[in-house]
Amino acid sequence: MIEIRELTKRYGGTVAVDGLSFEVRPGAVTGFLGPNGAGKSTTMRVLLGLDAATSGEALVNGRRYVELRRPMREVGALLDAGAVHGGRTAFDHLRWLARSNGIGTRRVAEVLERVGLAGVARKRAGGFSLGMRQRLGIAAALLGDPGVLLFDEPVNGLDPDGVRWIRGLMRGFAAEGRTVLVSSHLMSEMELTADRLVVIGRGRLIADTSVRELADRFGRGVVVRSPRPAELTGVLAAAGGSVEAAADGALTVTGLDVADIGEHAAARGIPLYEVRPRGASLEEAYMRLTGDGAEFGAVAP
Ligand SMILES: Nc1ncnc2c1ncn2[C@@H]1O[C@H](COP(=O)(O)OP(=O)(O)OP(=O)(O)O)[C@@H](O)[C@H]1O
Repeated sequence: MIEIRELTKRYGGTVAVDGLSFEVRPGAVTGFLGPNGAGKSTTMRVLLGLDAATSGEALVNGRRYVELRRPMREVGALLDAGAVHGGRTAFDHLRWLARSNGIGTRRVAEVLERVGLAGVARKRAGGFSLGMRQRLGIAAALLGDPGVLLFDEPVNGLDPDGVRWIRGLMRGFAAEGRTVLVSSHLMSEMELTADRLVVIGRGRLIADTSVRELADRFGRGVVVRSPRPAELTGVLAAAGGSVEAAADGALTVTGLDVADIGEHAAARGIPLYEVRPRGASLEEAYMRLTGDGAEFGAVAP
């Protein structure tokens, strides 16, 4: 559990975080979204005790970082994948971290396995690609088996395989009941990874919502036309979609995407005359939210 309460952080004349409050709960991936300079990294740094709050507080499991008795067992973070001693092997890097936190060597082997680096454990980290350094950073975050995980822009610079891998990993951590907060400036990424979204702009909260609520609020869904609307409605509802019929015979479907709808209709031999996404994409919703923070006001949790 993460609690940010009335957090403000100033650097000289710059207000990086401005009276920010939100909570991040376990068992879900929460996307921490905002344009460059919105205050995401600053919030994470204060959470991790790397920066002091000007006022307010940032709590992990009810405590400030400095008050955690065994911090690595409570919170793990990937902030900067470059922060590895290049001359050390992956194994030695982790063993050194583990030792200084009273964690045994067996755990080092476990986390290397978990992130897929067991095969290169004895190789020097200096020769690792960005994707491998990212994996090593995640292994380090996992050493203490913490219930809270923070990732700052973890997919930056990764190839599509690396991005997919990180996505799956985060969803796995959430499924294990951990609290997962992942920052990004890309809604398109968070749409595929996160269950909940905390959106900030200029250090302030813009939205604290679920991906689904935001999609509904901005009128998402797929418009479908078919000569057999009643039959199609039954099929799509059975497949988990919500279907609303308009007066002109068009159906608006939420909870299924264009491909799902096409597949289900094809499987039953139901002709489709039109299938098109309706309204703003989440990306557009995000641009509208962050482009002018005042325009829509805060979205309640
Ligand atoms: N150490 C610092 N000294 C002075 N100003 C800082 C410092 N760290 C951050 N800032 C400023 O605080 C604001 C918020 O920065 P922060 O890095 O938290 O944003 P962000 O949302 O993480 O952005 P990005 O996506 O670019 O990382 C920016 O205006 C930034 O220039």
